[in-house]
Amino acid sequence: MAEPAVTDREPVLEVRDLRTYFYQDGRVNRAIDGVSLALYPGRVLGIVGESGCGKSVTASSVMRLLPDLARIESGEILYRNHGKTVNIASYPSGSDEMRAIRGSEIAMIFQDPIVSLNPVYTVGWQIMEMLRLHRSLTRAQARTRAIELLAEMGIPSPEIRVDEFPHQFSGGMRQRAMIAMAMACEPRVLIADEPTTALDVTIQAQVFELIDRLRRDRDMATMLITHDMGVITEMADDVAVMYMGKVVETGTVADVLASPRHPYTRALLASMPILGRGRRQQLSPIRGATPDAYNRPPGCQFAPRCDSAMPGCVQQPPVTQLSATHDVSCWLYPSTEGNDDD
Ligand SMILES: Nc1ncnc2c1ncn2[C@@H]1O[C@H](COP(=O)(O)OP(=O)(O)OP(=O)(O)O)[C@@H](O)[C@H]1O
Repeated sequence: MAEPAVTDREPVLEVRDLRTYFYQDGRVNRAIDGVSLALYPGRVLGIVGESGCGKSVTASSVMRLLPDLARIESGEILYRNHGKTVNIASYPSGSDEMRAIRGSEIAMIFQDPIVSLNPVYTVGWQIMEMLRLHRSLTRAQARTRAIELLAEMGIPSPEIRVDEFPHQFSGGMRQRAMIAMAMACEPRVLIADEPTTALDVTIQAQVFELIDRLRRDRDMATMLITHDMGVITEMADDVAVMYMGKVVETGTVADVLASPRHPYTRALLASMPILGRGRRQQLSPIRGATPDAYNRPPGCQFAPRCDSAMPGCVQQPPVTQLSATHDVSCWLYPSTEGNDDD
C-alpha cells in the first residue's frame, strides 16, 4: 500500500513493497508481505497492530538487523540525504555503508534499554564511542558532548552520571541514556519500538515529551511502533495499521482514527481504551485469533475474523485511495483503478 502524501516535502525514508520472510524447518513465514511506508521530516508515523503483525520486523528490516532466519526477499528501503537517495535494502547488513547509516543517520530506541546499553561499559563511554566512531571527535570533545547530551535528556548531575554504569541508573534514566545515545549523532530518522511500554505513566509522558521536542527542534522523522492506539492519538501525525505482515489502512491520524474504514482498524479501536474518551468505554475484544504465520489464509488475512467478510475476500484486496491522505486495502472499498497491491 502506498503511503499517501501528507506534506509536500519529500520523505526522508521510504519503504516500498518490502517483503521480509522467515525460513524455519523448510517452512516460510511471510512476516512482511508487501509493506510500503513513508517517513517525513518533522512528522511521527505510528505503526500499530496486534502482536506478531510485523511492526518490529519492519523496524529491523530498515536497520538491517534481522535475525539469522529472516531475509529481505524484495522491495526497496530508500533513504534520502542531501539530494542523494540510497536503497539500504541492497546493502549487506555488515557493510561499511550500512554501518555508516545505522545509529548515525537512522537511530533506534527499544522498549528495553539493555538491548542497546552494554552493561560492562559506563553510559558515558558508550555515548563517546558513538561520537568518536561517527563524528571523529577527540576524547575530550566526545566527553563534553556526552555530558551535554545527558543534560539535554534531563539526567541530573550529568558530569557524575557520565561515569556510571547502566545498572546504576533507574529504569527511566536508562531509557533517557539510551535516547541520549541514539541522539548523539543527530539522526534524521528515529525508530522507536515500544519505547515506553515498561515505564510508569509519568516517565512515559516525559520520554514522549523528549521525543516530541527532538522531532520539533531537529526536524527528525520518527517511526513510532506501538500496540496502543492511545499513544498514536497523543504522539503521531500519521498512522499505518498493520495486520499479518500487511498495511491494511494508512493516513493521517485525524483520518484513520476519526473515520476508520478497514474492519480490522475498527475492531482494533473497539478493543482498546482510547485516552480522552472517558472511563466508561465499552470494549469488545476482536473475535478469533491471528492465524498461524506459517500457514496463512489466502487473500485478505483478516477475513476469517471479519464480520463483513465476503466470498471475494479470498483474493488480496486492492489499495483504495479514499482521499489524498487516506488509503485502505479492503474489498468493501473496491478500487476503480484495479488491483494495484499484489
Ligand atoms: N526471531 C524470530 N524468529 C522467528 N520468527 C520471528 C522472529 N521475530 C519475529 N518473527 C515472526 O515475524 C512475524 C512478525 O513479528 P514482529 O515481531 O515483527 O511482530 P510485532 O508486531 O512487532 O509484535 P509485538 O507487538 O509482539 O512486538 C511474526 O509472525 C513473528 O512470529
